[in-house]
Amino acid sequence: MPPEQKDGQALSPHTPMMQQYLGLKCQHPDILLFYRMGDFYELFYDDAKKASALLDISLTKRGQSAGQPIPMAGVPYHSIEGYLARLVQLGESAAICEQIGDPALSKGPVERAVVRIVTPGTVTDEALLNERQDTLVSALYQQKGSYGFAYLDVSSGRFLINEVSHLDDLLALLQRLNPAEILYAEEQDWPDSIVSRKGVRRRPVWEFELSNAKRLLTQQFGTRDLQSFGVEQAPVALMAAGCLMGYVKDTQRAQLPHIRSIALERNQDCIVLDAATRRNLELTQTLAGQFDHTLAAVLDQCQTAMGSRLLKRWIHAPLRDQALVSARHQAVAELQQHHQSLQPLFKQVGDTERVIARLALRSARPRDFSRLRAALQLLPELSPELSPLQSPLLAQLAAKCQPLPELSDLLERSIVDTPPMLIRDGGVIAQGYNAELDQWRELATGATDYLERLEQREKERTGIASLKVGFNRVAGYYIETGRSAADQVPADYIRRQTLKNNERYIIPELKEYEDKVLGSQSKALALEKQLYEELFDLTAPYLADLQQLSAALAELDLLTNFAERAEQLNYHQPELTSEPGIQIEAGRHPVVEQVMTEPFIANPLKLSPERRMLMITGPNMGGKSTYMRQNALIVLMAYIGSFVPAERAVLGPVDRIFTRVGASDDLASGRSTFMVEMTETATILHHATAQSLVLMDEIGRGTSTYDGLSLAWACAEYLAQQLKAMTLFATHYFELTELASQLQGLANIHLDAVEHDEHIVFMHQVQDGAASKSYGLQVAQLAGVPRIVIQKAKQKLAQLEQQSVVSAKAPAVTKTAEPLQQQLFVEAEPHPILEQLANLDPDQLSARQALDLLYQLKASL
Ligand SMILES: Nc1ncnc2c1ncn2[C@@H]1O[C@H](COP(=O)(O)OP(=O)(O)OP(=O)(O)O)[C@@H](O)[C@H]1O
Repeated sequence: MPPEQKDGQALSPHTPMMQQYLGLKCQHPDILLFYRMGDFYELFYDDAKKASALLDISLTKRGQSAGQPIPMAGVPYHSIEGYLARLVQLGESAAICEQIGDPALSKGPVERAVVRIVTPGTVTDEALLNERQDTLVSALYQQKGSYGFAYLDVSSGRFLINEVSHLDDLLALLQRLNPAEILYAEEQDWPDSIVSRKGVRRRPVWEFELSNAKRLLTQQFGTRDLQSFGVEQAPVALMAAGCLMGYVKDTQRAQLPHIRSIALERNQDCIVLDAATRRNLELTQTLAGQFDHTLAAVLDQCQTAMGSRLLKRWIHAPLRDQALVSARHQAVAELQQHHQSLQPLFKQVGDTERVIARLALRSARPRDFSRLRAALQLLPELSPELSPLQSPLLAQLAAKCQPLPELSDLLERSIVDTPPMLIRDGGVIAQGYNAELDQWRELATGATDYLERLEQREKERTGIASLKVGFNRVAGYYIETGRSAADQVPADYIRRQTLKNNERYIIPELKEYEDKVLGSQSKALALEKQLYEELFDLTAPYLADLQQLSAALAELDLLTNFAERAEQLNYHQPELTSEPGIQIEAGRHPVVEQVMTEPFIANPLKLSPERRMLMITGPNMGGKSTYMRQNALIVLMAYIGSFVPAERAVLGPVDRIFTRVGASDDLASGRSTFMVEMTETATILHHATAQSLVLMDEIGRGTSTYDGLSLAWACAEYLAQQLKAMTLFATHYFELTELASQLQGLANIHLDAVEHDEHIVFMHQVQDGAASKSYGLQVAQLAGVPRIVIQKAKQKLAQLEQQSVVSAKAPAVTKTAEPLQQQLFVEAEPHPILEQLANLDPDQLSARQALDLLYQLKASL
């Protein structure tokens, strides 16, 4: 902050420039202010310190103001975009302040104003956006147990709200959408996992008032009320939407004609995926935070960036309505005959969605116009490819891809073939578009001819062979001769500049031309800029059609992509049925099969009301996790409209997919591994229904064996009996395989492995029944545990097996526990596992299983 003020008076006054700076800064107290000075953008005081740390630029001092040195950091004006890109990635915002006054007319510092505000969630500049990912700005509000959420994609105009009654559901929304910026009311409490995110901003509470929301939104959409949007039953979300609308208007400093509606997301339309499930299934990001090796990465061969973005939205929102999903499947099936001819066309379409948003915001660059033109020019070629398509969905989409000949013609006439990056230096508007512009340009370019003629003429007149006519920005046009020829120049030559070896002159005739030529260039440029601005007005009436066109092209691109993927990766069309259950023949894991060098072993799944829960056992590394996840992914893929990696899949209705897999600390929210595991389990037990697909992987692993086993047992029972959910339950607790004989609808399956000369070979094949062995030592050996430890473990195993054989002959299992307890708990209380062992029925328990149980107990200690 600037030096302290005393009683409102500065100790000594700030310099006029600093006064101007501070005046602007106080309008943008929370964000970095880039203040233009010559060829640099400078930051001062705290902004300078912060920017220097964030951007790794040097922190210096600039003179003094109010008796104190001014901390300063700066970046060259031509590289500002790169620095802004880094800042938005870090979740920071910036206000860009330019000189807007004329230096020649200014007495004090040149007048300056903030002309652009860049924030992580509202950027639309191509250079600052991730091409294949939505960039969203969002707002949260809570009231009386309801959580309102609004989000907007400024670069497409998509504006949605959602209202939920559980914080967990809100967290799932955040996980799904991953907004770049989140606004929340300053007086409200939100969990750390939200407020510690990047790009979080507090806003004054009044911005969330319902009246403010209704006023801003009706103003934006030009409607009397919000009834037609069906959003009024979500008042808390509307409050968030109001703040969001105000914020975006403020930062964009432009009309936002492409934001023409708002809609309420209906959570019941989609298969619910909670935050943990989205993470665990590695849909668009791996657990390590990468994009490679995600479902999205395997499925994405979209030709347009907007198709890729739509794919990610679909992956995160599988539909429940089987009719809608079947329509997509039907479209994909038909496109299998057409993808080869369609994909090259989509490739040329480009990212019209974002181009259109920049047109609406009047920030489009010349190349945006030429790209849109290229897309429009393609439509007459695309139409005949699309018109034979029969499926109702494709016909509907094709109808939205009708050519727009007038707009296409306008862009052909107005913009040169290959326009420059910026309008700044002109050369954008095509020859023949505007007669006045053509005249000024002729004059400007005709000057070159004149200069050559003048040079020739003057050479002859003066007899000076080295005479040249030249131009530079400072001196303007001049006639240059060597210094030695100075006495040969005619009397009408007026000296302009003396250089080391040359003299430069001007003559009245050349000066006259200079005025005219320079005038014509700037006149042409001014006119060109005006015509460019007018193009925004001329294209504005087409915005709605263009938005519809882009959406249709993105969806066609995505469906065609599904067709290509199906063929390339050997996926098949799933069948949807109203009968409950999931039947998969020869299913594969879409991601694992891509990264493996060996062939992937396909496996079936059969879940039905009579066979609701499968208890999955098998050795470590046997493929249990892969098998469970592949089934969840196959269901998810089917319900987004994709074909699936299986020979056949017949799927009944699914309302939710839950996963409790893997274990990780959630240090940000201060929860231990076990706490995370139990929170996720609790969510499942509260929400799962008979139509839910639940994956439980090694639940209970994070606590003592006895606690873990009891929890796993009780959860399995509850899921199978009370909730009747379709459950895949992987476990190393062999006791759980007993449940099959006690509960209806539960079956054991296992992943196969065989032992060969002390080595273990994983078959990765799902078989009926429980596994007989855990192969823990073999897997440990494979993992590189030192040989001496393995040998010791083998000796111990043999010893314990010996005891077990003796005790099995005895045959009470509890007897084996006795010496073990003595070994392990010399001074401890008797461990509760003993009670459990006592309660097990020895007739039902093989000696081997008893041993495994004991080893697990020992390992857990
Ligand atoms: N069906 C399959 N076909 C071929 N290889 C497979 C198959 N399933 C799994 N694998 C391979 O086996 C590895 C281990 O699989 P996975 O992690 O699913 O085992 P797991 O039984 O869950 O192990 P743990 O109990 O230790 O967690 C995978 O990384 C993959 O390379």
